[in-house]
Amino acid sequence: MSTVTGDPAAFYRMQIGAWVKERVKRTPNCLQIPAKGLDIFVARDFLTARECEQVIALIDKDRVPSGLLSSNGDPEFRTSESCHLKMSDAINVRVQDKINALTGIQPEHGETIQGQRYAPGQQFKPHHDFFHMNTEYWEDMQRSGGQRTWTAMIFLNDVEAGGQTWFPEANVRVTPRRGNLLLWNNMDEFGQPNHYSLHSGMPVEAGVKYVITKWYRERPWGRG
Ligand SMILES: O=C(O)CCC(=O)C(=O)O
Ligand SMILES: [Fe+2]
Repeated sequence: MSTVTGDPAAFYRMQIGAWVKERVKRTPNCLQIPAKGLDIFVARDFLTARECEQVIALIDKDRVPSGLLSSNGDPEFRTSESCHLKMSDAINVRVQDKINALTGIQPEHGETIQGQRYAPGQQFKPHHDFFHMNTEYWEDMQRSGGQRTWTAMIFLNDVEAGGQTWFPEANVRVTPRRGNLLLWNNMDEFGQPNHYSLHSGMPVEAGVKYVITKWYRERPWGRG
């Protein structure tokens, strides 16, 4: 593939990929995880135990069965529960501000944080966080801020068994540890969807798993 600089959207995605990567590399406590074809980092103890507990309590208050942008006919594809964490709760604002400060991405490009809970047996099968073009939802996503670039995800608790986040193409498997943040770029160096970013939340085998995710868009989120 050749580098496209005449397409402003692709240029932004290329730039934000390189820029965030350089920023996070210089951040203490952030480690780049060796991975095939994927820029992925872990920040250990990103949240305190108390912050994790507070967010877990809010997820438990509002959780409902997780949705999918488009059904692929597999009822087992995403079996967790989710919720949009409300910005009327101070802890959510605090956590979101911390993530924005880490990535340095314009805060208005970020979707608000989502909470997720997996009970034993629940999972999120291999998927991409970037949007697939030529889908029914693509037009809507274009209107709400366009393509997703970086994903930040925080493990809010240790899981007794299972529940790893697995990137089968990049050959990375991350065990949930309370307070640890994972950050990866869903775009490649050309600003195009990166298929090495394929990942899954593996089935929880024992215990419960709580995470929050934050996705960044190529344009301000929620507007045209
Ligand atoms: O729970 C996980 O480990 C992965 C979650 C995920 O991929 C997502 O929410 O998009
Ligand atoms: Fe995902």
